[in-house]
Amino acid sequence: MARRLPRLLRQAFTTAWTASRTWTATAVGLSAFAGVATTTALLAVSDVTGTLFAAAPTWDRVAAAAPSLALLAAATAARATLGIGAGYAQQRLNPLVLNRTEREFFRLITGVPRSAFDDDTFADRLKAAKDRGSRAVVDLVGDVVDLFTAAVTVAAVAVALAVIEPVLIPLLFAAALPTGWAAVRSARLMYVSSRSRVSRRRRLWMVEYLMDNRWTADDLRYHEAGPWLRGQHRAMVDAETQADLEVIRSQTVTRATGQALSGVAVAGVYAILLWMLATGTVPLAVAAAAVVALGQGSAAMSNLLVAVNTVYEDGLYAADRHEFDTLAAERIAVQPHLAAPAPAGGDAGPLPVPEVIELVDVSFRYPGKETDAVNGVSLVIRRGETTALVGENGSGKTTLAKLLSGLYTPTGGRILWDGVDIARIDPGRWRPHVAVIAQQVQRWPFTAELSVRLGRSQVPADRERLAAAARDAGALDMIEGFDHGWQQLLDTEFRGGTDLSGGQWQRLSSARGLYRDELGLLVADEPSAALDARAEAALFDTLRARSGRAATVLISHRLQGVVHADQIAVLQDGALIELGPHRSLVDSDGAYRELWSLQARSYATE
Ligand SMILES: Nc1ncnc2c1ncn2[C@@H]1O[C@H](COP(=O)(O)OP(=O)(O)OP(=O)(O)O)[C@@H](O)[C@H]1O
Repeated sequence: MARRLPRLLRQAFTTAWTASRTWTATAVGLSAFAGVATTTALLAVSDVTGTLFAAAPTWDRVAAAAPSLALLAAATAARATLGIGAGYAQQRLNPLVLNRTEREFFRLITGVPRSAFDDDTFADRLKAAKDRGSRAVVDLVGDVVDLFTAAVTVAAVAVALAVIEPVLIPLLFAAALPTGWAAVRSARLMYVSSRSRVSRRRRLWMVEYLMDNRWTADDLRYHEAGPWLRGQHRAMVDAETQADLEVIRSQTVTRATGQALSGVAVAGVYAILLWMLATGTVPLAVAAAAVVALGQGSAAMSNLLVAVNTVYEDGLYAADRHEFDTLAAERIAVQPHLAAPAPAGGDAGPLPVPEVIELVDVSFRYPGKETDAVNGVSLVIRRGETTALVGENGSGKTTLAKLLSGLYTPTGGRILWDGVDIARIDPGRWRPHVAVIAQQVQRWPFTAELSVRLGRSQVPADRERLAAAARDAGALDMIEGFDHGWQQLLDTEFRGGTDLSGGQWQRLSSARGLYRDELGLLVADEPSAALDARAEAALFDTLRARSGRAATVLISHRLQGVVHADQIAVLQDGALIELGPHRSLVDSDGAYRELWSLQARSYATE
């Protein structure tokens, strides 16, 4: 705790300072001045009691105490005003810190390489940061200002006591120590318990999501999965409740022990004061002033302990957020292009559209896996040609497509664009040449227009290009037929929104890829899986039209769609086992011929 506190204070101060120097300085400055006002007020009390208890006629004593009384009133008013000012500055800091913290979180999470999302440690840290971590970073700033204010007040009382009677200073601290210990231990108990439950909470959240969102609502009902999911949910919620109850029990025992010890300590403090009075160590006037100071001091001390405890508690959760930030920043930093030397001659502009993309012994293994999903693939993709990737489920086609489109970096081998290893080049320099029609159709909850122009959302919408992409994807009639045309909202969870059929979503997804396409590399992963025959034929025509001009990589299980490809790469267990045009693969006695025969047979008429 003692070791952590300075670090927490430093972190919180840096966070606040970066969010707003003015309001941080104001909060700290006004709190410090409030402390000065507190000391002044207490010394004035001491003066007043000293004067009133002196041996003199009553009226003379009152008259003599008047200036100190006036000072007491002024100092008390000043302390209240400064306290309000410091509170205002602190309140203003909160939203500013929140704003920065949130923006930083989304900068990191959208900047980490895709592979981070396949890593369970990263997922745990992400969940902990989102659960309470980010909020705790903001709260910590407020806590630290509170702690500073309370510490200043305690210091102010201690200074006053030092002037009144220094022997009393240790008494100020003695009474508060047991409660402080109890508060810190309680916080730690809760944190340790929460931390050990992150994985279960993540599973719980997942099961809740499966039950309460519209994407799983159909399947859940078709398969009557509700009771089973509820059973899983209940088991986890019961375990969570049990864990909460255990923490509550331990916390209560700790707090009760703290309170009991504190009661003993307070009794001791007053016993010592009485003893000092009885033995004449302190006169009555000083004892009276000391009682006022100790009263204020113990209130300030308990505020200080609450503040230390809250700093500690929020600090534990804020550490989750800092851990996430560090992990995410590390993930971002280990990207090979960041370690690569700067381009010669300072040329950091976009790479030209590649003439040849060469995969040299490329492998990729997902985090935590024992085997490679792509295993030593060497392949040349030329501009103007179509390369088809075929193979059975799980053979590595999509993974290879993700490597080609730069979503993942190979764990072995290299991908060269005209001889340049793209892993060592800033993605911003080559990614604009890559367009993807993904296998997993993303149903963006936007208008039809935004959904299509997402891949070029930074530039103004190009009407002609939009219409062409939608037409080529077979989506134009559908979009123009919407009640609100291109401005139709595609999410029924919002007013005026609508939903689409599976094939319609896929058309929209193709339109998105085609709208982005700049005749560089287009990767189309199962783009026709949900399309009807007419739409499928139209899309394959569109892809074929790129032939001679751009590089196309097409993944399809429907081999009829790939017969025109310049080369067909057959994958098995991540390895490239056959390569060539359709005719030569059919003529040879390999896996492709077998797949082709199977499909041809299923189309053959009796
Ligand atoms: N995110 C992931 N994390 C771990 N393993 C994965 C991940 N995605 C895919 N895999 C595994 O990698 C291997 C290759 O998967 P991939 O999706 O590339 O196959 P595919 O050939 O595209 O299959 P399909 O024809 O079914 O689309 C499979 O064994 C799969 O289980």
